[in-house]
Amino acid sequence: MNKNYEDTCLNSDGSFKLAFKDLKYCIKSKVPFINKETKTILKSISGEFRGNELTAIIGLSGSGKSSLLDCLSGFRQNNISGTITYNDNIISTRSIKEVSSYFMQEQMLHIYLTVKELMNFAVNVKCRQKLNKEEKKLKIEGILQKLNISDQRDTFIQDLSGGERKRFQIAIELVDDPKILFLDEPTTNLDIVASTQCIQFLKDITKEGRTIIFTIHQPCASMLHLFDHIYALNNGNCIYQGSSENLLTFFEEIGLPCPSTYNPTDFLMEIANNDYGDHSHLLIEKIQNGSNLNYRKENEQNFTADIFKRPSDFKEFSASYFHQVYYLMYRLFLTSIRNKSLILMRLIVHIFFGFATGTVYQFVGNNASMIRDNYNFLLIVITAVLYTSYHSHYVTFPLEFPIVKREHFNGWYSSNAYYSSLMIFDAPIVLVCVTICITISYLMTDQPLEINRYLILLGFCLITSYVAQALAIVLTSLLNVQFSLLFGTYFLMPFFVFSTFAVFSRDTHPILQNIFELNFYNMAVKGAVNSVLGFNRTKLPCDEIYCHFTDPKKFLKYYECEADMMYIFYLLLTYFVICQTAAFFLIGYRLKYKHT
Ligand SMILES: Nc1ncnc2c1ncn2[C@@H]1O[C@H](COP(=O)(O)OP(=O)(O)OP(=O)(O)O)[C@@H](O)[C@H]1O
Repeated sequence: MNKNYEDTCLNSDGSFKLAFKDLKYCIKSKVPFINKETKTILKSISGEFRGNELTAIIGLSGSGKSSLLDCLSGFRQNNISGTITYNDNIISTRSIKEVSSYFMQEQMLHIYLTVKELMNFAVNVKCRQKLNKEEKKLKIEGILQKLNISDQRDTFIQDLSGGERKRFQIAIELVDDPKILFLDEPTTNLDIVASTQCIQFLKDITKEGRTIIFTIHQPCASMLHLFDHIYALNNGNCIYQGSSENLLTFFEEIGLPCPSTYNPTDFLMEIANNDYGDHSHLLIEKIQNGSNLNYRKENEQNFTADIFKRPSDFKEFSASYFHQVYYLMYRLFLTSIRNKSLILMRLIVHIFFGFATGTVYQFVGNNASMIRDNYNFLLIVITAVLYTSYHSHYVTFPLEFPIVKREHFNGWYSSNAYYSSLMIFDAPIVLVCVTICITISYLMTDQPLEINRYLILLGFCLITSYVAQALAIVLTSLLNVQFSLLFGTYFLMPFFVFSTFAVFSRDTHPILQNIFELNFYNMAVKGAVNSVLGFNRTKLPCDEIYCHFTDPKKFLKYYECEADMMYIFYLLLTYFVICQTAAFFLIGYRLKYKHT
């Protein structure tokens, strides 16, 4: 029998309590040497959230709401102290991560996909149940209908309205039925009606046995009745936790009664903002920084639910590595055909470059009087393929990072699968672009029509491109967008400085000469020059009275291009393997430990 959305929803089999005690979260300054201060964001707060409840974390901007969600969801793991318990037993945030999804504040999406395509991708990589095609379709339809966006199933994500986009973002986190859903500001940028609808929807899904914990700046009065529990923060301290109904009693007990016409949460925020004098300490003391549970809704419950029960065949990622790579590549394919500009630009740049160099260096390939121009041509070809490959990666990966970070954190796919899909998808693009460019310029510059020489040159250009591609990923995995854009070009400078293009190594200090020998760029240029002038090339015709370098061997010697081709090949191969391996591990490191 087919399972539909309702069938796949969770049963509220008892409740649970997720509590935290003395939770402290500090941040060390990111400005080294100048600012050594440590900032305490969450100041030993306690609290208790219950299963199947809609909990709103409220507070003024900068009060620590997102930080609390980050700590509870396991998104942040360092510089945190205190305990988190589940039904009074200590648990790790890693366990919470396995049963939860995190909707982040600035959630980016692949805007060139339709709602259905991204839902399909999410179901294929994320869903733990084994569903057939029909069941997947039903599941997607069910979720879209529930969120009232089924009419938009074929709309591109970039064309969704703000409210639809928010609902869609919630929809994709629901496909694997997370038992706990953390949402950071799901109502930002929505008007009151859309915000209330969104909260109403969240309330509805708690009834299916889900636990929703979300942050909101200042809820409007009409949505307060929907909250089962409110947790209020101010400047890293808890100033209230309990039901919205009990807020009024709370105010009376601290001697600050709320005017009857006021929204109680607005009043709470005004007190927190010291609009009536400095009373924050009163609130913190009364609520014991979150330990006082007296203002909770009175509901006697048995905390018996075990949401952490793992199936015996539990895996960190529900899809296999090959399936993850396959679906990621399919998504890359869809985004590339929709947004052709990047691939088209790469192709156009290579074709243009092929014709441009072919025109400028026309006929330099078989003329002794222009042998130095031929050297320059090969140098420029290697430099160009290195740059185009390098740039196309150090711009795209940092821009995509927030999406990949969120999806990886929510257990959609591993960093290995992501990296593999990126490389496998890009390899043929590099191959086609470089081949077109080299073929055009090779023919136009009158190089020897020998297939071996052509293939060796192409080989050196390709391996240079792949090394450059990995270098770009190494750089962008280490640095954030701004720094990688800033240092991207400078990062390659040392490779140019230690090359015979800048200075003959024989004119430098003997120690520096070793660096020339280990420089992949220098070696790639040597390899390219040898591919057309080496391998016992016969003397070149001279169309002037005197040509100094009619013998290519003499030229290679003078320009320090004599080289052991196997050494060059293995050196480039070593660079390729080291850079790709480093990029592979650094992407994993960045996805795990870095947030920007
Ligand atoms: N990486 C960081 N470095 C320095 N300070 C930080 C960092 N992350 C957060 N903070 C500070 O911690 C405090 C709490 O931030 P947080 O994002 O949790 O607040 P918030 O209540 O969610 O705010 P908003 O509602 O505006 O998103 C803020 O003062 C913020 O400047």
